[in-house]
Amino acid sequence: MIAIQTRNLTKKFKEKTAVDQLNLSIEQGELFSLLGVNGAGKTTTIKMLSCLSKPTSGDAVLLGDSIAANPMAVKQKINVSPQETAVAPNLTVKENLETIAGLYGSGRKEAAKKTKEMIENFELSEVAKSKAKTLSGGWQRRLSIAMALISSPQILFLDEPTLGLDVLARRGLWNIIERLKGKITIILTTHYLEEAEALSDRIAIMAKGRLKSVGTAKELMLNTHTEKFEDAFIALATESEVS
Ligand SMILES: Nc1ncnc2c1ncn2[C@@H]1O[C@H](COP(=O)(O)OP(=O)(O)OP(=O)(O)O)[C@@H](O)[C@H]1O
Repeated sequence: MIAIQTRNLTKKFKEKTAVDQLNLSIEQGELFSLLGVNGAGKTTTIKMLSCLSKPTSGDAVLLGDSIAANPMAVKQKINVSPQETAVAPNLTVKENLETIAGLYGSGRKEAAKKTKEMIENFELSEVAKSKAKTLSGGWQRRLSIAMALISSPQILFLDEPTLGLDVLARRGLWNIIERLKGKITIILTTHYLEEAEALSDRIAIMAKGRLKSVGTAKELMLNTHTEKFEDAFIALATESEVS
């Protein structure tokens, strides 16, 4: 079943076209990565798909609901772990989770139960009582993903989940993301090519707001006659014409 179908999805900021007639089809349960150099249009795409920004034209249908016609229905099925961390600095890890569960409609008991589950699943117990502002970047990002999942979304957007993390924290998050694979649909953006290659079912490469190519890492290498994914990325992300 299709989780996300975009139809000529376009976003313009005055004369600047940030996303240009994007047509993408993403299967339910897929881990789908959006790659591209700075300014390619990845974050703008995620913002439109998560109903934080309205398309200038075109549409996207997420699990049967249109972002243009029915953004409220879409919002109930999705969640985002954004680039800028979403945690409240003065609340503890536990309080952050309970607050978000409450915001999504859980009563006290239910929020406490969901928080306990998240703390276990995300191995957050050693920091559960620490204020978020005292956590390292890796722990904060882990908390941010747990917060995004506490509403049990069917689609999760992860915008640069491992940006600035050291190699151990990054591998820790990879394990967490790998455990989610197949259970929910995940759209991931990253500048770390090895991350996209290791985690993704399929990868889309964008350049100047346009979709350049979609496929598995292997397919993208085959299509560009390259042996390293980085070379395939460079070939596709820097091509001037749409392929
Ligand atoms: N609010 C805005 N107003 C004007 N231009 C914008 C706005 N948001 C994004 N843009 C422009 O749209 C283009 C796409 O930006 P976007 O942030 O989507 O790219 P990106 O692929 O996510 O880049 P990065 O890898 O740097 O995060 C860029 O040229 C950017 O300057």
